[in-house]
Amino acid sequence: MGKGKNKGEMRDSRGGKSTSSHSGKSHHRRGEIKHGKASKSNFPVKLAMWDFDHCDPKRCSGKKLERVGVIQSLRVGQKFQGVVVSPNGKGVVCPNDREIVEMNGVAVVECSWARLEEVPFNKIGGKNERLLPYLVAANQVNYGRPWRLNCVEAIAACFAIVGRMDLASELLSHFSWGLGFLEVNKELLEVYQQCTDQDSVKEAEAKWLEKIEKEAFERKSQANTEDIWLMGNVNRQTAHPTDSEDETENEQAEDTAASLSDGAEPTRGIITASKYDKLGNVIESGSETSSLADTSTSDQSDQFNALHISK
Ligand SMILES: C[S@@+](CC[C@H](N)C(=O)[O-])C[C@H]1O[C@@H](n2cnc3c(N)ncnc32)[C@H](O)[C@@H]1O
Repeated sequence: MGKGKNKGEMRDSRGGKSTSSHSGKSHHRRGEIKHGKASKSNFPVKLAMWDFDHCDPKRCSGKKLERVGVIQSLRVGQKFQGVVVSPNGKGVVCPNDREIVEMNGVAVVECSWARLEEVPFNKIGGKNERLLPYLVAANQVNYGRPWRLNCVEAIAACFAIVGRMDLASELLSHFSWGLGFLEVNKELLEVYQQCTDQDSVKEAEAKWLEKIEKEAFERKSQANTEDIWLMGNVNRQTAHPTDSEDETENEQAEDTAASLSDGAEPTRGIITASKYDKLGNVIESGSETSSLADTSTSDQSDQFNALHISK
């Protein structure tokens, strides 16, 4: 365990010291004072988080949800009855989870992706721990990255998959970029909503990944074909062109450069050669090694598996 309020000695929601043996009840009473609101959260479904204070409070979506009074903090040692959306999940969120979500709520683990090994997963969680299937982040920190959602996106994704788009939108509306998450993932969320159990969600996810890999492959092949056209007549490359021919080829290259700088894919064509990952993202040279810290360029199955923390 690293630094943070959830490290043995607990702090209340205002940062004051308390003992780890204090009851959940007294903890909530402090929450009431802080927010000046009734003990009930002002959100229709119970939301909770274990907050390890790893993140910059200004950029932390969990902290913001706490500030607006829709989520409560849980202690280490406290379990949660609802769905716990967690990197420690073994199954995935599925539409069949709807009743658990509506009756008992959703919890997340507010921590840094880079410090997951410091989280005592055996002392938190509950009997309904779940991973999220493939979805893409729209938050400002990890925009475009698959699987690596922040807390509000993770909770909203859970609501969306179980068919409660109303709750997903309500929660995300506290963030300027929030509703973009539902837009970016619209088609895929609709696919998951058509599923029933965990197996059907996993199957839908596998089909989706196959589809986007195929599309990325086709884009890459198309880019290669375009490269050949952009090179002009390859049979004539060794010949010494006349002055006029030389000029024409230079003009073509300049046109291509201009169109590329005008919003076309910047790494295509004869200007630079690029590699693509399975999502069609351009892999910058020198960033080809995959790691948990950079899911955008690593193999998708590895990324998914990397979210499983072995106990
Ligand atoms: C690692 S924290 C990062 C929080 C971030 N600092 C923020 O501002 O919200 C994100 C949490 O959301 C949940 N989460 C996000 N993506 C997930 C996924 N693909 N599977 C399971 N849980 C996920 C987990 O509870 C995870 O611990």
